[in-house]
Amino acid sequence: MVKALTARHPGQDRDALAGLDLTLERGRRIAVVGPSGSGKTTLAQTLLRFLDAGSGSYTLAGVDAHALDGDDVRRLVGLCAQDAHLFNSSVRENLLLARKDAGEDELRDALGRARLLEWADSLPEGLDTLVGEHGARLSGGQRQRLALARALLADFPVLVLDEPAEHLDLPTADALTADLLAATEGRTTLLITHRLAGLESVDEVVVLDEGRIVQRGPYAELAAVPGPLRAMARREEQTGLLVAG
Ligand SMILES: Nc1ncnc2c1ncn2[C@@H]1O[C@H](COP(=O)(O)OP(=O)(O)OP(=O)(O)O)[C@@H](O)[C@H]1O
Repeated sequence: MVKALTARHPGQDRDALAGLDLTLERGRRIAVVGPSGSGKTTLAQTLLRFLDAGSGSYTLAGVDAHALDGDDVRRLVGLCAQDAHLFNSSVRENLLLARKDAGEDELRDALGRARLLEWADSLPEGLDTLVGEHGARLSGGQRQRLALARALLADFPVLVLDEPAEHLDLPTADALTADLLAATEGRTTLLITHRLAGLESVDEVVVLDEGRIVQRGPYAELAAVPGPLRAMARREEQTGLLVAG
C-alpha cells in the first residue's frame, strides 16, 4: 500500500512522483502505464529504495517501509527490469542465485513457467550451458525469461516488473508480456509498461501522467470510456499499423 508517496530525483526542482496512493493487495496484479517521463520507473525505484521517498509512506507485506532498510526491502520485492542482471556462469547457476537449495524439479518448473525449458533442454550442455558475460550468448528475450524464471524461483512476496519487454521487437515483446502475465497469475505483481498489449488480464491498470494517477480501474472499464487509456490504445493501434505496414 502506497500513501501520498512523493519522490524527487537528485538535482531536480520538481517531484517525479507527486502524492501517489496505490494498494497492491496480496495475489493481485497492477499494471502501471503512462507516457515517457510520467514517473513509472521512479515508482519502482522508490519502492525498491534505490531512490528515497520524500513525504508519504508505504507498507510492504504489511510492514511500514520506513522500518525496513534497503536490503530488507529487496528481500521482499523482486525486480525484473529491462536489463536482466545475469552472471557469466551457467543457466543453472544463474537460477540458483535465487535459491541455492532449489532442486532440479524446481529449476525446471521455473524455466517452464518462463517458457524457457524447451530451449534450455535443447542446449548442448542443457542447464549447465554458460550464458556468457551479462548473458551475451542469449537473445534479449531469453535473458528476460531467465531473469523471470529466477524471480519466480525466489518467490518474492512482491514482484516488480519494470518494462521487462523494453528493447525487444514488438512480436517478441508482446509474446514475453503474455508469458509473464501467465506466469505471474495469483502473485502480487506490479507491472510497469508503456504498452497496453495483454493488460486485459491484470486486476487494475493505473495510468500515470507527470507523477500523478490520472485514471485507474480494470482495463476493460477504462478502454470503454474516453480518457487517457483509450487515447494510448488508439496511438498503440496506429503505431502497430505503421510497424506492420
Ligand atoms: N536519474 C534521474 N535524474 C533526474 N531526473 C530523472 C531521473 N530519472 C528520471 N528523472 C525524471 O523523473 C521524471 C519521471 O521519469 P521516469 O523515468 O520515472 O518516467 P517513466 O514513466 O518511467 O518514463 P519511461 O517510459 O521513458 O521510462 C521525468 O521527469 C524524468 O526526467
